[in-house]
Order: sequence, then C-alpha cells, then structure tokens
Amino acid sequence: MALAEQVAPYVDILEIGTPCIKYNGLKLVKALKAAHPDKKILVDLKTMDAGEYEASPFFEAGGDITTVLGASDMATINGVIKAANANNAEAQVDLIGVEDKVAVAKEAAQNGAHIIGVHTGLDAQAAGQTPFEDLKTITGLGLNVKVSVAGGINKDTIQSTVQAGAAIVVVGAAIYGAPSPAESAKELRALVDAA
Ligand SMILES: O=C(CO)[C@H](O)[C@H](O)COP(=O)(O)O
Repeated sequence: MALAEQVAPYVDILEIGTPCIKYNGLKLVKALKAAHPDKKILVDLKTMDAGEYEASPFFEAGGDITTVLGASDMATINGVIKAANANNAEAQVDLIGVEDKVAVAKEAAQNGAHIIGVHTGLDAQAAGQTPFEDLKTITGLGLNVKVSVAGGINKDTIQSTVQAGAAIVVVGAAIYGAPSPAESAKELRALVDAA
C-alpha cells in the first residue's frame, strides 16, 4: 500500500505480484482499489486450474486484470476470460514457461483473451534470460490483443519494449528495488512517454 502511494502518479496499473497476493489475499485487492479507484489493479494470480472459480472473486473485489498461465489447459484460460467478461475486466494470459508461445498466444487471442503477457520470470532472469526476442515474435503476430511484457525491464530497456509494440510494460525490481521508487517510476514514465 505504501509503495502504491509513492508510484501512483506515474503508473496506469498497480500490480499485486504473485507472492504478495498469496500472502494478503482478497483484502489487499479491496484496499488497493479503494485507495486508488482511478488505477487499474492487476492481480497476478498465475491461475493454473479452475479458472473461472479462482478469478471471479478477485474481479468482484475490484481487480481489473488477473493472470492465467498459458501453460494451463485452454479450458482454464477460457474460464478466466469468462470471469473477466462477466465483470467488465480483462484476462491476461502469461506465456511464462510456455514452449510454443506462438500457438498459445494465437489460440488464447482467438478465444477472447484481452492481454497476452510475454514474461521472463525472476528465476529465468537469474539464469540470464530476457523477454525481448519473444516480445518481437508475439507483437509480430498482429493479434487483436494487447501485448504486455515483463522480466527485468529497466530504464535502459523500457523504450525498446514500447518500440517493439508492448502496450503494457511491467516493471518490478527497477521500481521497488530503487533507492526512490517514486523517482524511478517518474523516470520510467517519462521514457515511455518519449518512446
Ligand atoms: O511476475 C513477476 C515475477 O513472476 C514480476 O512481477 C515480473 O517479473 C516483473 O518484475 P521484474 O521487473 O522485477 O522482473
């Protein structure tokens, strides 16, 4: 809540990351939305099963976007899309760990997913991986969805993600790990606006 307060002037979406939502649950979604009704709240559930059942309460609590793993069964993805549509919200399909990212992105988009997330997770980042090539591949498909990118994005790389077609750029450590998260968010925002 304190971090959100600091960075809110510079961002469009406030993400509750996966460890954070597991620890805090629905009450944090409600509190964050109440404090920031003008922001979208992304709840990074990384749903793997029971899509509609798991996502619905998070949309009802004020979440605007929840994530579902592209590695899950397409029925799970479809369930999150259904829950999102019932709540005037959005389903983001996270391609983290997916072998055939193009096939999953195409099918999810065809099924009505609102956002496709190109994502190099923290453990893959530690092994030296980045999301940039995958981002170009997915935006290059020209699907009728927004493309989000996440995975170690910082001030040196954020403009290239916008130029590669990312509609949503997720920044974690480069904001929350900065000496001044607000200053970092402000700088990143300016770079995005100038890209
Ligand atoms: O979803 C996540 C990890 O699974 C993170 O939110 C995402 O990777 C963004 O954080 P960072 O910019 O530090 O990579």
